[in-house]
Amino acid sequence: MNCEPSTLEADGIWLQFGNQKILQSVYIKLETGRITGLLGRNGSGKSCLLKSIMGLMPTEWQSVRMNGQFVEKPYQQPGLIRYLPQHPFVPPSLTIQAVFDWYGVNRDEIAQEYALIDKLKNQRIGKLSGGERRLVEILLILKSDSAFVLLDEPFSHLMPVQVELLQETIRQESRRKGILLSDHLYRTVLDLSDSVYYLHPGGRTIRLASPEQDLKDMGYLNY
Ligand SMILES: Nc1ncnc2c1ncn2[C@@H]1O[C@H](COP(=O)(O)OP(=O)(O)OP(=O)(O)O)[C@@H](O)[C@H]1O
Repeated sequence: MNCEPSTLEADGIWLQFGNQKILQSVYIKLETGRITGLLGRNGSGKSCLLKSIMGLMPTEWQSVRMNGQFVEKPYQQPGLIRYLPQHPFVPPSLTIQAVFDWYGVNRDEIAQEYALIDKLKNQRIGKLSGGERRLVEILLILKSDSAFVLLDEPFSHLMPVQVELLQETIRQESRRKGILLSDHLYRTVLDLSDSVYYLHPGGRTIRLASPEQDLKDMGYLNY
């Protein structure tokens, strides 16, 4: 890559399983220095969209462009993009210290803010609780050296104080990265995001102009 990535656009994403249309010509744009929220009902296709942007899910059609240039397999481009899936992905046999070393992330720096990461540094991933493991995985992805980060439900399994701490880390990292944030903690997503997309069942994104009202109108929130 000959220039610093600053925009990542995913365009015309079309995905269906048999006759079930999940994504129909979806467009979404990320910019470094900004947090972009993604909301939608259960089963509307948010996780599929994130996997498609990464290049991890075969689609009928899609175009992912970095600074206007087509990228065939984003996940293969060094330093371009990191993705937090919903499921655990770090090998259980590694210790916290080993996994941070493996990702090239400075554990000591993180441990100053996250006491847990210091306390459990020699613990194996497989022996952590669900929430502890989730926190380690989020921090690995968020703190990795990449221009863009896709976060699929980062706040699930975390206790409120960790959610608060993590919001601050997401804000800090967004100063130099473009972050896509998908989570059902919609207030947190709205608070953090510079712009918010809603994925309609049936597969189109719309950018919300008045998020709270729009979400009520679309049945995502109660009146
Ligand atoms: N590999 C697959 N094969 C067939 N159908 C799939 C596959 N993966 C996902 N789906 C279907 O695609 C739809 C969208 O799933 P997805 O996980 O993207 O939804 P989501 O918006 O992330 O939901 P949630 O908010 O509940 O996490 C669902 O109906 C799901 O059953």
